[in-house]
Amino acid sequence: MPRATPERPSLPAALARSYAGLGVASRSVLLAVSGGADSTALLVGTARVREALALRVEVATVDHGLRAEASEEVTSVVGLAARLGLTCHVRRLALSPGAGMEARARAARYATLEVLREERGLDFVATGHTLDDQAETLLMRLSRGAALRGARAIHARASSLIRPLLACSREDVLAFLATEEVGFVRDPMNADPSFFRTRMRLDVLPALNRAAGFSTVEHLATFARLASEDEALLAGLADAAWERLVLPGGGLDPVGLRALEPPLSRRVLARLLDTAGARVDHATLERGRDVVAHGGTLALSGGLLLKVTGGRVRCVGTERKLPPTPLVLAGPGARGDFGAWRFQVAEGLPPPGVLALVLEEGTAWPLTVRSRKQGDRIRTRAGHRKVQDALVDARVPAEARAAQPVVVDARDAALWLPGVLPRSAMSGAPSSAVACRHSLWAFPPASSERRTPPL
Ligand SMILES: Nc1ncnc2c1ncn2[C@@H]1O[C@H](COP(=O)(O)OP(=O)(O)OP(=O)(O)O)[C@@H](O)[C@H]1O
Repeated sequence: MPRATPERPSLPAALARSYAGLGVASRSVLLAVSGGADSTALLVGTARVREALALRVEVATVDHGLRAEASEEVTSVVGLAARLGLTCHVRRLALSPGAGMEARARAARYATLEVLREERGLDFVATGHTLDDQAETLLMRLSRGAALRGARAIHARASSLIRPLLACSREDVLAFLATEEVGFVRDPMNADPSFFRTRMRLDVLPALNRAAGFSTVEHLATFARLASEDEALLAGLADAAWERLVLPGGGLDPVGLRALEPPLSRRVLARLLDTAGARVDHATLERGRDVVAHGGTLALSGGLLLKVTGGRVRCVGTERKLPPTPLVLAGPGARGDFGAWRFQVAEGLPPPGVLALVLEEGTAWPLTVRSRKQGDRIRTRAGHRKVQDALVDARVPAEARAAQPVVVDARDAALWLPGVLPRSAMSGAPSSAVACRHSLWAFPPASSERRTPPL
């Protein structure tokens, strides 16, 4: 099938360009390699260009403990890394099969990789996501109702995570591995039709390409990249509009909100609903804009109402649940509850299923566990992030956000959103850093299936 563009650089050349574009040259990177085609091409291709880029490279492979064949895959990755002269770290997890297994494995894997990256003093974790992953993700999100924000799909860089293969297609990957005569493993889960992604990869995209008469992945991926830039612009304008329209004492100026163009009024209204803890979807937003324009009342999730009252657009509670009472942790040994979560300041490895944040030497005690406040920001390696944005990206449902713990120090600086950020805070995984220092353990609510961090 003819490609969308005739001229394709070699995979190592495309990788070198990505690394340079991401500002990764002369830096250090931990390659996440499963032994599948994409990450094997990432490994071999990076080994080819590392000297020219003065890149320090190490490799990590994770055995989730879920499949018998995984130990063979680990052995093959270790062997390939050794042949390429690269140090390879093996991390073994002990996950149990069952509900949400894929998401749990992904969250544990990323947390493990992040801890290892920090331990090894490396700048980035690199994964083998490709153009095809981008196209599949975009189509999946659009078909589930995403608009421009969701169409941003996979980012080439998110904090310390990079995806340098994102400009290469799966076809490029397979051609490169064939030329290099390097084998790879095939994960049976990638052929399991019970996953939407598998059906998208094996049924929908090939059918779309056949109907178009050419490979569509590059066009789809370009759309995702442009959508990302467009969304960033709109989000900035919406933030500025929010600052203009938010009134002292809460609520928004209805006259100013009505005057906004629909793309901005939707975003500003979505922020109002989200801040109040209501679920935001397309239908609710359109009905909400109707209330802003013509008056009336809209029932929202979580027992909230949207109305224009007292010269302001507000979300008012009916039987809305109050956020849990803040919990103060005075120092080592302290423990207590925040809503359905339990916290304890302890030493050593947390038990399985318990999240832990390693506490720095100079931690400003006491720590407080409270619900989020407007304007909360959390420090990440890439700078500061709005807590609000981190919760949205982590897909914590709007109605659950008031119950999401925010751990702050004595200066009210947010240190931890258990299960959300930072990704290096993790669940019972082996880490020497956790073993020898004080850490804050968070026991998640037993009944809830926690959503996983994003990539
Ligand atoms: N067992 C593993 N060990 C190390 N890295 C892995 C492992 N599994 C996956 N990866 C890394 O993650 C990338 C994506 O893998 P895959 O598409 O299978 O993940 P996923 O579970 O679908 O989730 P996501 O795509 O969001 O990471 C791989 O290219 C590789 O870099």
